Amino acid sequence: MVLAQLGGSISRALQQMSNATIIDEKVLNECLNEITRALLQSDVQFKLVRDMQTNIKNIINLDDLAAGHNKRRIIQQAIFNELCKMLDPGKPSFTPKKGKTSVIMFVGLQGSGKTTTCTKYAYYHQKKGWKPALVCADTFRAGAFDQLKQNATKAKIPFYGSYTESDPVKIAVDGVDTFKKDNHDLIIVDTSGRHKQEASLFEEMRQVAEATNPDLVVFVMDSSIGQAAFDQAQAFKQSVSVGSVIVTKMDGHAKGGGALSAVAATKSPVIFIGTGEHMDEFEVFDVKPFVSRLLGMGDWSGFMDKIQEVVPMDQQPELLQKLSEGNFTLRIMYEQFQNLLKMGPIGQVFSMLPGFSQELMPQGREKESQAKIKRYMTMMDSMTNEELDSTNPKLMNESRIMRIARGSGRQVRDVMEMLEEYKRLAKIWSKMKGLKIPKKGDMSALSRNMNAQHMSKVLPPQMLKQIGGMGGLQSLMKQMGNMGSAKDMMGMFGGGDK
Ligand SMILES: Nc1nc2c(ncn2[C@@H]2O[C@H](COP(=O)(O)OP(=O)(O)OP(=O)(O)O)[C@@H](O)[C@H]2O)c(=O)[nH]1
Repeated sequence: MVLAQLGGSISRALQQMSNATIIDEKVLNECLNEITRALLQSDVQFKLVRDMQTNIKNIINLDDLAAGHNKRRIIQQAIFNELCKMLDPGKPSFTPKKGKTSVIMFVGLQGSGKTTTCTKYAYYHQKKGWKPALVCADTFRAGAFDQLKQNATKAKIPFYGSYTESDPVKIAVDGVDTFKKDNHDLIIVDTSGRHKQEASLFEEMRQVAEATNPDLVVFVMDSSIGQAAFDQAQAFKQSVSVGSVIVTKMDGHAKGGGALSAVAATKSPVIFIGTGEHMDEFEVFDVKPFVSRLLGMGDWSGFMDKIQEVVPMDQQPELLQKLSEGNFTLRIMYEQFQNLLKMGPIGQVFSMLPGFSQELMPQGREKESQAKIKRYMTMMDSMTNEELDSTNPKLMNESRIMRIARGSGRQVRDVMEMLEEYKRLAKIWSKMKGLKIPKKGDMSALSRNMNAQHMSKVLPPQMLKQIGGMGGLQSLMKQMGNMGSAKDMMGMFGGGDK
């Protein structure tokens, strides 16, 4: 993840500081200098970093620290707050309302991912029941209309553009009018980009904005632009009234500090981030969970949201009931794997868990885990209903195993490995037997029933250690409050390390 390195460096600086026996001004300064260096190396603008350092120093009271309060937490909290402040301009962006027409204009340099992001934004809303439409007012880049058309067709989103008209203002106005008449509630206007900031680009943007009067102007920025981010974002803001920012390519290896700077420059919040080339690799951006993940503090709510998103509500109570009875079948494992794959890259999901920054979950491992799950699922596709629904471990005899191996084109030892994995998970789940399942699958009620004891039994030891043992887990559960369901935890094991 972009900024992962920054998160790792900050965590290390904090760790070093809390190892010191006495925290005096010198130790605190060393820690802050280390953090400053990390921020600068990640391309956060110098002035922002300096201000942040001053603010932290003003907030932290060394006497408090000396009195033996949890130093690491106090300082971590101060850094958390400052990073949040940097990313949160304090005023929310315009939010379109379903059923009421809004015009959203996208601006950004060429190659920033603007056209892709327009479609992602439309697709995201379409899935939630909106009626979006796309207007291609980019007449500068040959092929821009074709690209938008192709994306829109794939997502089944109406689009408007022209191969012959060269005036972007005219296209924008005609497109917006057409879709307003058709009662579309989200009209998205993609504008031209240029390789660099130029007067002609800004003039064109101004004219399109004046003619279409958008409710929101979204500035699209590539996360890898580095120190140039602040000036670029400011230049756009000075030409049109940018209301929010979308940062793209957050899946890459960029340092990403520019994104923090862009928010400061435009005084506009980041509303979404792009995490890949595909249409659904697009996430709502929330400051607190993001910073929490960055500092390796975890993001339970994001983790839970992801799971709630992919497991249909009506399946939840039934599944929970089965699990509480200890009936963990191969079919349940299959369904959980399906859910897990839907959640996206496993590392991304793991990075939402406390202590599991991307550094601890290297990229290579993710692909490996995902390939393993897919392999297991192919073998399970060759199983009969009886085998999938059975809770009798003796059922899987040699001849059945050989048949499954043949049917899926795998080796017998692969099938054995998959069955071992099933046994491992079934064992974990047997410990959850008897967990009180609330009626109607009320997740929050379930989480109240689940205590740290339950959790400690099912967490992989390495993870429990990361969290800080039983004590850490207890305080974490208290902090997180809404802990999510037993089934949710299951998702973690399927793709996790053994
Ligand atoms: N990895 C990754 N690639 C992305 C993301 N968003 C866009 N891209 C890719 O970035 C490249 C440029 O995206 P476009 O949407 O064509 O860029 P643009 O800003 O519209 O360019 P112009 O229309 O010329 O202004 C394409 O190859 C996209 O697939 C993202 O979040 N992650």
